[in-house]
Amino acid sequence: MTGSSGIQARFSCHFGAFALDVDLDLPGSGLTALFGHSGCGKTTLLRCMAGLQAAEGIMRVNGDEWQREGESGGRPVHQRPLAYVFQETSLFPHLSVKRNLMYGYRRTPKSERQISFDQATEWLGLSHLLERMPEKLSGGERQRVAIARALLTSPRLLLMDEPLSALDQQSKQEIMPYLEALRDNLSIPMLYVSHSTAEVSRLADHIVMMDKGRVVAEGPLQQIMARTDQPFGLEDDAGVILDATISERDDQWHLCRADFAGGHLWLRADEDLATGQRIRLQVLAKDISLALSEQTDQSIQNLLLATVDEIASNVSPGTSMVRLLAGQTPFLSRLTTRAVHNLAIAPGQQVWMQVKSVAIVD
Ligand SMILES: Nc1ncnc2c1ncn2[C@@H]1O[C@H](COP(=O)(O)OP(=O)(O)OP(=O)(O)O)[C@@H](O)[C@H]1O
Repeated sequence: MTGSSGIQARFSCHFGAFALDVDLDLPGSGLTALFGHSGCGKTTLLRCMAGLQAAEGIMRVNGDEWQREGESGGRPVHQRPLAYVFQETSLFPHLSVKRNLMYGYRRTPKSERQISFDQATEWLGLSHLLERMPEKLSGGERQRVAIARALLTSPRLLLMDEPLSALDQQSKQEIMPYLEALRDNLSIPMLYVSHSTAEVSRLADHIVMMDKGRVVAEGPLQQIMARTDQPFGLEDDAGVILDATISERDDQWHLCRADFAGGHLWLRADEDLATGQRIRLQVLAKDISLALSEQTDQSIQNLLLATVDEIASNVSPGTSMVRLLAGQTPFLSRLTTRAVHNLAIAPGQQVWMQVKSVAIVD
């Protein structure tokens, strides 16, 4: 064991023209998304971490050393306390859900069990499915069983490689709340490979963006999404993600108030939003306009005082991206370069953000 917490992953390897070369220091808990185009090396990185792909490097997970500097392989995969969930699950077809789940659980010595059978079945909503055979499960249910089975081996690291990509849109939506519950409750780190911005915005705490075998951006989701240079390449859909809590419902106007670290926003009060509930919000850059004074004689109700942090001019011809801070929370506003010029705004200046639209990420 070494003293450092978090995940240290440094690897280099190559196949023909493709080379992986990464040096990462990742959080020791929460969900880190590995994001990037097909072929950028996400799966290869996961395989290096798991010990399935030999590569020069270092791998440490919360102080446990799996591969030492100078080694090209390190501990073999069966000696690494990790679980791996793939796109296509491979449940034992002749065993019920319960017996599939018990398979890994029984093989983990009692003293090493971190997650109880009841806990895993509750988090993944499986209690009513325990007696079913795998052939009678939907794709989403099969994936939930696969994740629970992985957790019941009490891993120190959970690797998930595009676990939703074989599912249809509805099954993806259905499984999301279970993945959110894991993100919020599991104490072990999860690495989640995806090339879906919707999944990443909803689930990730931290992001690693890859391109051609290298890391091009890495950091907390909120910070990465709020970069003016948009490593996500989202252009029209550039925007920030906020974690917020519903603090009040206003039934007269059918609105509810969502508090975040730098202020609050009002949004439409859907039936299922309750006071105290935590939600994730998205505010698009194209939905924020700026004013030098508080404009109350107009229809936009969400007005936030913020400080200009950075201006990136002409991110595309005639368009500029302004990064703002409301408290410590970053926002982006996409304006015409002429508007930025006419307002004569500069970093450090206070302005009013007029937020035209706020969406719940789901
Ligand atoms: N065993 C191998 N032998 C030769 N080339 C390989 C091998 N494994 C991966 N590659 C190549 O390495 C590159 C990275 O592949 P990898 O599967 O890691 O990408 P990815 O980002 O996970 O892609 P996808 O999103 O399509 O799954 C690709 O060009 C792939 O063809």
